[in-house]
Amino acid sequence: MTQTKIAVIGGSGIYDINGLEGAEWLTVESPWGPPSDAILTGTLDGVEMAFLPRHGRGHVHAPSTVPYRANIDALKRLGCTDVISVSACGSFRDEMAPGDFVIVDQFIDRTIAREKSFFGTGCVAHVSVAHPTCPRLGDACETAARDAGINVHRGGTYLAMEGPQFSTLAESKMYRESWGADVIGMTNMPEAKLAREAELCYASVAMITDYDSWHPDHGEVDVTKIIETLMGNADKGRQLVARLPKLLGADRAPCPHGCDRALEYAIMTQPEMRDAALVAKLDAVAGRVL
Ligand SMILES: CSC[C@H]1O[C@H](OP(=O)(O)O)[C@H](O)[C@@H]1O
Ligand SMILES: Nc1ncnc2[nH]cnc12
Repeated sequence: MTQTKIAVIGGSGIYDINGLEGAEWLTVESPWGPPSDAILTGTLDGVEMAFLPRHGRGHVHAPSTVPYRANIDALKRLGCTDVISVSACGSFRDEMAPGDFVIVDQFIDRTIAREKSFFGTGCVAHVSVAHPTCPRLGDACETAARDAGINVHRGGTYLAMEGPQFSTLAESKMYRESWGADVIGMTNMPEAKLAREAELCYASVAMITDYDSWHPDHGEVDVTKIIETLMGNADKGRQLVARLPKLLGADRAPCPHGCDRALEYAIMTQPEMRDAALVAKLDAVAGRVL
């Protein structure tokens, strides 16, 4: 049986977590470049944890320049089995109000300027992301949120935009009315795709900060208002995270949804045709199947 190691990627407003036993910030080297920051490791309720601030402490990295590949590789290299993303998001639904949390289960990827795969020329792979989030982790996040008294919605489609500017009114209306998106953010893609390539279970908790710009009663989105809501959300986000170790447990059976076996039949390039340098970089992410 594998040991659970829960990675938490903290978004805007969450730059650390409290209560870890043996807490230590570790600098992890990755062949994909430096991760966003050092990684805070320790144990909580007997379960190993790793926390990575997505934008770095002090909010250094923009959504387009977060080193997504290095982050996922570093978490995999540390032995993490599960990744929980906690992100600030706008809402396209009246009932998903600022202060509420949404356990995202689908994505529409509108990002255009990011490296989206660990694979490429010399080692080609195609994984399925039809179901990009892990329902088992989603269950744990939902229970943790309810136990923490958070108003939580199970299921929602996250529109990942490039940013850094917020959407135009026309885009906001289109994402909501024609595309059926429920929440919007700038960072969960390609993160979720890369987690799948690295055979890590991934769940995304959207902490609603605003109604983007479509809502007739709320005007346009503005970062000052977002930051006010973000502070309360961040406390709730930490309470949710603190409940996860007990819910997930230290012993981890294989994922019933197959997230941890995503690469089983994904690599197309014949072994003798593979690029040695790329294969070497893939040691942590794909070592199991290479
Ligand atoms: C602070 S508003 C915009 C910013 O916040 C979100 O970041 P994260 O997903 O890391 O919480 C959003 O995606 C934007 O990057
Ligand atoms: N309205 C919004 N659009 C994109 N990212 C966000 N993060 C928080 N609110 C957002």
